[in-house]
Amino acid sequence: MSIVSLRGVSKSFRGNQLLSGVDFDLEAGTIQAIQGPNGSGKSVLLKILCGFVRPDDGQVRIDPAYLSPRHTFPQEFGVIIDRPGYVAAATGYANLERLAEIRGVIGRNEIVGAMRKVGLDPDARQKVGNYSLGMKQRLALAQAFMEGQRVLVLDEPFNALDADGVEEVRDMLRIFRDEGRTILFTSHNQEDIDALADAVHRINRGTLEPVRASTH
Ligand SMILES: Nc1ncnc2c1ncn2[C@@H]1O[C@H](COP(=O)(O)OP(=O)(O)OP(=O)(O)O)[C@@H](O)[C@H]1O
Repeated sequence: MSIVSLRGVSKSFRGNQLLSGVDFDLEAGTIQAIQGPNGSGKSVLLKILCGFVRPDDGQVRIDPAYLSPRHTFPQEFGVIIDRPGYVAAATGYANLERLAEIRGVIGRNEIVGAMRKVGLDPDARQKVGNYSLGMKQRLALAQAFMEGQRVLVLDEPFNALDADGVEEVRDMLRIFRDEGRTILFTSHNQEDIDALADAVHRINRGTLEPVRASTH
């Protein structure tokens, strides 16, 4: 059974048809990529997949094993879609600590470990308001995986990273995949997609087309 299955999903905003009859299966243990031009609906598709936005038509089925006990939230998904609202006047560590308190499943060790993995110093006194774009991106990534969820849903995870940062994040995501986690990401960058994705899908005028099937 796939983790998420979409069947015939359609969505429009103010009469503008964004997605039309989209079928998609997120298979466990793979890295899957969604590509498409600006404004084609990649972020909206990710939000529908996570159950955050309702489609106008069609079905979204998330394997209950990945949902919270009351089935209201995909608690096994670490999600970055749109940049989270960080507190500019607080440090990176303080921001992650505040977010970790929401679920209360991890403590200092996990936060420190996640920050170190993305190349941020958990003890740095620098405030997030003074972070570069690349540092904010790293912080968002640390947030996405600090709780050890089995699925990562990442909208443009390579944006604003320099070449070394891109390499580090690619390596990190491969390690997660090899640990058995599942990753779905969007990207404008063909190189990131070619380097990483087991399967590639493209949004083309509202429909989702397979570009490359899963080989993993
Ligand atoms: N809640 C909303 N209300 C109205 N319009 C919306 C809403 N969410 C998304 N849209 C519109 O849907 C279109 C697709 O947006 P989306 O962010 O999914 O595109 P994208 O493919 O991720 O683009 P990009 O590559 O630029 O991030 C945009 O024109 C956006 O303005």
